This record gives sequence, structure tokens and C-alpha cells, in this order.
Amino acid sequence: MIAVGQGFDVHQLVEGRPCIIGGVTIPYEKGLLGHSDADVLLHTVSDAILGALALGDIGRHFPDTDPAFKDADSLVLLRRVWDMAKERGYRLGNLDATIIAQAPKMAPYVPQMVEIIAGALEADPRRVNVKATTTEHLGFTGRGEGIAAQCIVCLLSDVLSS
Ligand SMILES: Nc1ccn([C@@H]2O[C@H](COP(=O)(O)O)[C@@H](O)[C@H]2O)c(=O)n1
Ligand SMILES: C[C@@]1(CO)OP(=O)(O)OP(=O)(O)OC[C@H]1O
Repeated sequence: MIAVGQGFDVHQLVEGRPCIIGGVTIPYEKGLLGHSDADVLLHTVSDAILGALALGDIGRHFPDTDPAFKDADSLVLLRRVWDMAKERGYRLGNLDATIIAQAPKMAPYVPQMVEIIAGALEADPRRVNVKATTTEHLGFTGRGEGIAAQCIVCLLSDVLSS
């Protein structure tokens, strides 16, 4: 059985917040705003997995009205999402994600992000790809007002569907 899912997320860039992306705290003058730590990359990975499982999205499982998730570590949320996949007999086929940001420069941190995501999904890092693009100064990402991320995931299971 193969299950694919996709995710998309956006968070606003503001002063006075840490810039946490893919589980890495990136030195930058601004950070992402959210109820949780606002890790836009881990959110989109979580949403892609939940999509493959037909289980909705992270907002359904970890509501932003619940004080339990205030400043939550998105890596903890991703591990909880991955538990849902494992419970259903899935392992990671592969994952491909894109961070859409004019700044900061993501490339130096991408290898660490890959290791963190692969670790959370108990997968070989060679199954995980993270990349980044600017939008050539166009739109809200290009103006530095926010950062977006998108992800596609392929999950594999040995269970045959009936
Ligand atoms: N925030 C970003 C955006 C892009 N990169 C890297 O720069 C390369 C060029 O980006 P373009 O938008 O001009 O395609 C791209 O290949 C990314 O690897 C980055 O590190 N951080
Ligand atoms: C992650 C959660 C957790 O409360 O909060 P936010 O950091 O606001 O992130 P978002 O992607 O807007 O929605 C999911 C939320 O449930």
C-alpha cells in the first residue's frame, strides 16, 4: 500500500520571536509567530503525513485554542503525528519539502533539518529532501512578511488494502 499526502503552511515573521525552522534555531532578526513555536517546516511535514493518513491536519489534532500547545515544540507534535502513521503500519517512503523564504539563508541549516526530520520519522536521511527558494522579492514571502513551506510525503505499508 502506498499513501501520499501534501502539506502547506505559512507563518508571519515578526520581531521578538526565535526563528525555528525544521527544528533548527536560525540566527535572524525576526522569528515566526504562532500559538506553538511556529516551525513552519515541521508543520507542513506533519500536515503531509496526516494527509496521507486521511486524518485531517495538525490544527485538528493540536488546536491553537488549547493552552497545552502554547509555545509547543513542533518536533514533539511531529513525533506524535508519526506515531499515528506507525500505528497504521506505515514507514516513510520518501519526503520532499520546500521552504519559501526571501531570508534568512536556509542552505547552511538544511543538512541539520534533514537529520532532525529523518530522526523524528525513524527513517534514513536519504529518504528526506529539504530545499529552499526565494520568491525573487515578490509577494508576502518576497517582502519578508512571512515564510511558507510545502511538503509531499509518500508512506509505505506492507498491509494490502481490501
Ligand atoms: N531562504 C533561502 C532561499 C533560497 N536559498 C537557496 O538559494 C538558492 C537560490 O534561490 P532562488 O530563489 O534564487 O532559486 C536556492 O537553490 C536555495 O538553495 C536558501 O538557502 N535560503
Ligand atoms: C501548531 C498549532 C498548535 O496549536 O499552532 P500554530 O503554531 O499557530 O500553527 P498553525 O500552523 O497555524 O496551526 C496548527 C496549530 O494547531
